[in-house]
Amino acid sequence: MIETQGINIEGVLTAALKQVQVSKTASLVSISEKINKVDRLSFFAAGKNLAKNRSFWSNADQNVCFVGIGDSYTLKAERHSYDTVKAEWKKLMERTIIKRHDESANTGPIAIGGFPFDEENETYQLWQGFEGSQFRIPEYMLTVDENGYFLTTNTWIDPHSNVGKLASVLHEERNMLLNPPPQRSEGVNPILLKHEVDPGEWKNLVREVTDYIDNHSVEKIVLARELQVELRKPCNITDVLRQLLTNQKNSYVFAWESEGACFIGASPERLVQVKNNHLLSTCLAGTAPRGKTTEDDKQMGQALLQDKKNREEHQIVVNMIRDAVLSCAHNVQIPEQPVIYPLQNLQHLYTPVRAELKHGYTLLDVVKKLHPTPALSGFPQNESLSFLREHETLERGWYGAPIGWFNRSFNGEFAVAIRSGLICDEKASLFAGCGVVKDSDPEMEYEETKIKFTPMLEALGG
Ligand SMILES: C=C(O[C@H]1C=CC=C(C(=O)O)[C@@H]1O)C(=O)O
Ligand SMILES: [Mg+2]
Repeated sequence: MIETQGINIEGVLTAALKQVQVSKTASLVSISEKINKVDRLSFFAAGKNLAKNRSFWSNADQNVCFVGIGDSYTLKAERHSYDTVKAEWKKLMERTIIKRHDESANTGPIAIGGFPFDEENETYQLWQGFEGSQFRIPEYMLTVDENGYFLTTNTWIDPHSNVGKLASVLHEERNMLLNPPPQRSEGVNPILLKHEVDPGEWKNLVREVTDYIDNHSVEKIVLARELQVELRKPCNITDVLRQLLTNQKNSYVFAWESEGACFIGASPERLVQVKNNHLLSTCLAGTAPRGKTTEDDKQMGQALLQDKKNREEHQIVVNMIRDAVLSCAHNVQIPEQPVIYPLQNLQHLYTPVRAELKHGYTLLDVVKKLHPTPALSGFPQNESLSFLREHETLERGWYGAPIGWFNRSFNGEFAVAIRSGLICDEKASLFAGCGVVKDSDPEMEYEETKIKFTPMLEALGG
């Protein structure tokens, strides 16, 4: 018999086997337990020896963190993603056997993944492996939250499974992950090349948008651009995560590997969190750099709070999110005025939105209603999306789209995947966008996007 930290895996699997022999269908078995402290980045790094796809998620307060190794199941949807993912998840949960030996709300079968920015867009070369919407339940998932450290093991069992053999493999792999060699940074991996994709054309497009806004019933369009980077050596994702976690406070830090590529970033923007029907969303739009001195910084923040163009950019987001949240929640609370949300390299206008979800709605229904907010597409949504489909040459893929997690009862959280990049070996594509309104100046918007590349550039060692 194999005992791990008080849990008898073979015993759990034997009981599960009896169940699946009666039902005659394969089941996912999800076993979670409290474990001793383990360094989350060492766990992530050790996972590379076990599986090619790893996942990482930390919330902006850094008090909920998931590190996923491998995939025991991947939910994929090309069209009508939100409804499909929701329906598939419910079906999967019906045939999942859950054994929990812990008190955390953040363990058990948890799906980690993302939706594309625009599911109408085809996925070409750049985003191979990130087609449509994809959510994975990791084979092994480390949870770090206010209650401590937890390990969830997710495995399939069918009526013919050899429980003894399965338990011994799980035991060996868990041992490896829970006793990882200490991680040290591999050191600087210098950026050899930086290539901005068509900055001149991009500024012309900003001009085109301001003209378009003058002549059409569109108030705002968010334009994004790409910065291609080449490093001396293949990128070490653990090192990038370490940099982002250390330097980008107030940001969601995420990484999602697929087919040899990794989508990674540190986003300050919450799309929505749902915790037992309490809904929390965020309006984040309007940007200024940080000042060099405290005095400077304060002044720039004050100027941002009073700047007409940035307030307009922000207000458009507040109005849309208010309407979307009102349609599925009550007791909606939104402060009248935004406040400053400070980040390492820049500051934003920030308005939180709190509400109680109406009966029958889930986190995924809210994501469907909110995405893309005017902070990422523009306003009105359909008109701005049509403009982007026609004029933006960038393949956004998962950039600017919902990335996050949800559990068996659809509690969870999504961030908007900005300040991010797609890394493949020694090459990376970084993305940054900005809200263009009628008073936008192409040069200033260009500078704004330039600062928005900084978090990822710094993390890559530039
Ligand atoms: C689209 C991005 O930022 C959005 C979020 C916050 C502020 C924004 C702005 O001020 O333009 C953007 O709407 C990005 O960072 O790529
Ligand atoms: Mg802006």
